[in-house]
Amino acid sequence: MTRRAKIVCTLGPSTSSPERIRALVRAGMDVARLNFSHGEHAQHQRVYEHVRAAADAEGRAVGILADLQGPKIRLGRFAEGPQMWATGETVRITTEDVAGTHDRVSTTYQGLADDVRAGESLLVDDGNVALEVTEVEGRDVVCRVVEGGRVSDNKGISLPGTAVSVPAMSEKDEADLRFALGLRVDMIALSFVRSPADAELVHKIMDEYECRLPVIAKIEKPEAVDALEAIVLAFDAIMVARGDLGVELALEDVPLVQKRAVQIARENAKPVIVATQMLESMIHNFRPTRAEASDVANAVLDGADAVMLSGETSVGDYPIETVQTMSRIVEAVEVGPASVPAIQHVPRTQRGVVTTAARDIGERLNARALVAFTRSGDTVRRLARLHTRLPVLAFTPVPAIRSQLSLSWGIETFLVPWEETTDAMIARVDASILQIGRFAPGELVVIVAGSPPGQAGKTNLLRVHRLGEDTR
Ligand SMILES: Nc1ncnc2c1ncn2[C@@H]1O[C@H](COP(=O)(O)OP(=O)(O)OP(=O)(O)O)[C@@H](O)[C@H]1O
Ligand SMILES: CC(=O)C(=O)O
Ligand SMILES: [K+]
Ligand SMILES: [Mg+2]
Repeated sequence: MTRRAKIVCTLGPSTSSPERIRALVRAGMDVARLNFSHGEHAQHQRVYEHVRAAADAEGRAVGILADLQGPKIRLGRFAEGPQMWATGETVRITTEDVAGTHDRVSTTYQGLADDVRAGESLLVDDGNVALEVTEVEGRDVVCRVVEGGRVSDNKGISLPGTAVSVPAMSEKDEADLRFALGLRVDMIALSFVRSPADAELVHKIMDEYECRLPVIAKIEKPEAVDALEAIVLAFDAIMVARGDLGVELALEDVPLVQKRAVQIARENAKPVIVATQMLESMIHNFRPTRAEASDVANAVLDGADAVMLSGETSVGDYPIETVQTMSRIVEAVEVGPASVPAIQHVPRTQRGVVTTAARDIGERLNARALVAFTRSGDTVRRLARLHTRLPVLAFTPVPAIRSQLSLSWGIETFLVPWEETTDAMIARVDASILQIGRFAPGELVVIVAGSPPGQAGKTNLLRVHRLGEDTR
């Protein structure tokens, strides 16, 4: 059996060439993440085109995710490259637009000097460097370095314990979103989501383009953890963004937040990505630590749809090997005896009931696959959350849905022409499955779909079907 949990790869300087991107696709990248916290639009556009070309050349569905920076407070640029801030030194972070030096560097957040007080702590680069505010002098925040380390352009600054007043989408985020919609990416991620209402800001801009793409809420603020279920309902998917989560919250809270977030997402049939530092040591090493291998395995066992690579593939020395390694770890867990937790509620929606029944029938009859014909992808997401051992084949006439389903656990998606009638649809699915070559005439599959095919949102057909059999 092939790998079921999906792999998201952040693209960056290590993986910008057409050859590297093609190799990533071959190694198993299911979703490419364009991180709008870094890089220029022109770079993202080139990478976008390389991903589409590589996916076509390899005949694989690869989704493209645009990750918006969101209201993250960042350092500006250093005129002379990365700097070492030694413990005990004094450094200044200013809201003036200056070329950064060792002693004084700008920040993207104009309100910083107003929001912080002496004695508060600032954490740079996911907590790798810790500062304590000693005083605020006009537009400069004067800090003592408490934990020294290396700092460089655009590194993030967290203010644990300070409720900052930044808006959910900056001007840059809006411009990046418009650019990403123009590129025709497949999904958008919004960073530092604090409230379910944050989704509306993204939707409003999408509506100008008449283009509603799935929006992923990145869970990385205490406010989001507190409103988890409402955020899952308001968004189309979530990402457990453990990098910022681990500095915004106590580090030791991250593992249980991860488990709770994964389960809530699954109960609501929304895809969930577990992200950050999964194989971190592979940025510079050929092999991961055993702890990292276990982390990937445990995210799969929690029931994540996808696991994500960040620096490992964007700036790492072994991007292709990292994807291969992650893929092997996932496969090893999936063939093993351990299983993910069951869905805890009994589904009551028509789609929920029909898809659960399809799973039960398919597993008990030892069918070869569950098959869905879908226009919105929702039926398929309800099958995905069940984590059945049976292959799940999704057929859709909508190319964008095929790309979106690249994020959902265990789903293989195929494009088929639109069919007007139920009979024609079943005949089409039948022929397509036989064409794949893995299944033989006479084998059993369970089909779910809406009938007649025109009505979106109506999953009402469940059919036990022998491949090759005339259905009329
Ligand atoms: N396109 C790029 N150009 C220059 N440096 C980059 C680029 N992409 C990533 N980097 C560097 O590599 C590091 C890891 O990249 P990645 O995109 O995985 O960031 P991240 O940690 O997920 O996100 P963020 O920096 O937004 O918190 C970044 O912090 C940055 O220093
Ligand atoms: C992915 C991300 O933004 C984080 O882990 O913080
Ligand atoms: K980002
Ligand atoms: Mg983050």
